[in-house]
Amino acid sequence: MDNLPALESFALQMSSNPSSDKCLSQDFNQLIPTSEDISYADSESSLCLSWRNILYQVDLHHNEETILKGVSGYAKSGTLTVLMGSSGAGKTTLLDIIAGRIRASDNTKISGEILLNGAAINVLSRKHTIAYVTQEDVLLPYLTVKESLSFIAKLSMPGPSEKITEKVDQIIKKLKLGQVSDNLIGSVIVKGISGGERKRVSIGMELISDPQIVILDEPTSGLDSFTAEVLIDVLLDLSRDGKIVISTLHQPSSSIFNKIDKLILLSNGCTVYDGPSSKSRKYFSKLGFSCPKLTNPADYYMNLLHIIDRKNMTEEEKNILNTLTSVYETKDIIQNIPIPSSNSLAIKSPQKISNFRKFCILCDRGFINARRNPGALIAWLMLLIVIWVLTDLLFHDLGNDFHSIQNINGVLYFITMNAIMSGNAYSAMGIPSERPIYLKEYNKGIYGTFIYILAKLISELPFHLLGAAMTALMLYFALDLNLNAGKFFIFCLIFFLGHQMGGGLGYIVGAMCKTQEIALAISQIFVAPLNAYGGMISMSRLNYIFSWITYFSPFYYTFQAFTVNQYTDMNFNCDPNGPKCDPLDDLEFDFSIEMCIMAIIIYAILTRLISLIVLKILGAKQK
Ligand SMILES: Nc1ncnc2c1ncn2[C@@H]1O[C@H](COP(=O)(O)OP(=O)(O)OP(=O)(O)O)[C@@H](O)[C@H]1O
Repeated sequence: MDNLPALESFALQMSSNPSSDKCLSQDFNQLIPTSEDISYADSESSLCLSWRNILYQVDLHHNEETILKGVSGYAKSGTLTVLMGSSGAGKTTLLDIIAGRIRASDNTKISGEILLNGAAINVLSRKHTIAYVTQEDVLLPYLTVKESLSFIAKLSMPGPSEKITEKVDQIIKKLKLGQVSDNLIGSVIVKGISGGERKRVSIGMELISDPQIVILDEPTSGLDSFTAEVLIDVLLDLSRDGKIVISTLHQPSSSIFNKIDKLILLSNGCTVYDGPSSKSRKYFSKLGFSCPKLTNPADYYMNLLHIIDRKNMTEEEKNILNTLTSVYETKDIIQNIPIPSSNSLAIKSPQKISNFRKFCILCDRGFINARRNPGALIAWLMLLIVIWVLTDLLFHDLGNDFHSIQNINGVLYFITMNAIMSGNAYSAMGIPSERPIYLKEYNKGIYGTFIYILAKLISELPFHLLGAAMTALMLYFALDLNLNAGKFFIFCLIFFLGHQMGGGLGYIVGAMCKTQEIALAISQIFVAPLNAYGGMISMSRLNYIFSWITYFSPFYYTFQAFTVNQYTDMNFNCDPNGPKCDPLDDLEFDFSIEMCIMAIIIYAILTRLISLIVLKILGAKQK
């Protein structure tokens, strides 16, 4: 690096180890910009969020690593504060701690203070005061921009619908989303709004609750420089409205860099600069790190602070870090943290909305999202066609002699598998795609797990009912099964309930998995033994050990219900010269149709309750 000779005089004075747990300091504090260097939009009503001596340590396989080494700083309202630093410097960790998203655990230690206008704010208050826009956009793909904002507004704001519409319109206008307000958010399957617009919707979702502090983790990542600049303008507008806006940025263009009010630079868990971005060039130049005239200062700082391997730093990296951390005086920054009048400070608690209203809103939102999901609809229709062709070709006209019994059993088991597996796959894939949204809204206290699961179940019910009725209708008549209105109705009911049983298992697996791919793979592993013990195949080896699995198998109850429904009051000519035979005798099933249906309903409810517990534990872990 070009700056190495300039470092030599500093390097001689350095005796400390840069990877130690404290940010170093020596007597160079005349170089450090103070809070007076920054002018604020409205000093009377301003807010100041500060963090003091934040230390974050993680225990990695009995090796304690210090990620943040006692960093301090502040951000004021009316000012866009940007956090920059090399990859792994601790930017996201610092923002997470400020927002109360990370807490101390068995293998992590956190110490330090988070203050708002000089008064400590606890984790709970921070959650209600601070809006956090994560790097990944957590949005439902099949809602429009306006619907996404309206639903979150309805879930978080009590009051008449006019007030809610007014608020949503205001946010759409502020975020310049008017042109796309009726466009879908989109997904990999359906084309939606652009990345920059999606990020603005994510910001809008957070603004609904009117937070005083907005924190953003790399909001411009993946955006081109023009779109990134539009987003930065939005953040500047928000700060000028009197909000504290803190954002990490990876590689801002020079025109974005020039718009930043306050710059905080982190390196290896230490603050190396905290002051106006406009004065950073001069500051670094005084230390011997002159940013060439035509170079973007952001690029220059990123290169300067880059550390390839924190554990094996090169001599050059150590020297640069030593120099910067030695000069930077944390205690001066702490002393200079402004404490504005606390008149404008009001820590809001979430507004109360009845659980019934939340349930109705979630049902409505879930219904719209499910209705517009073309992937699920196409998959379901294709499955229907394949099953119909297969059953009509292979099993049509089953007859009523000895051989027909085997065929009917086979086809009933095939239908059982279809009902359960389709329900299982649908739910196992549906939950992971919504999991981030559930976790985000649950952690904000917008609704509880029970309401979420119940609303999900109810909003999907019409599609399951319709799908089950169509499949059952097609299968029943393609196969010429027991032609009796009552039996047909029970057949449809069993098919629907079997689908719900599979769905219940899918809920559990989906709740445990982060991605749809993992959920689908795990659900197959989960379902395979249950399928083997479904009652169709008689197990001989090791049956004495594993026979209990039968009672946990949804296939067992559904298949039994189908066969009892089909064969009751039906006789077969097993032996043309002998007496009529009852196929149920061979199957050795001992449940009546009512008992089977009851067992299926209990199973479907219990599995959903288990998934509810899993989601609750997951939510509690992240609180
Ligand atoms: N709980 C944890 N366990 C182990 N390591 C952790 C933990 N939390 C953070 N780290 C490590 O701390 C370092 C800082 O992480 P952080 O995500 O804050 O970096 P960053 O500055 O935001 O980087 P980037 O710009 O690449 O996102 C990383 O090396 C990360 O692996």
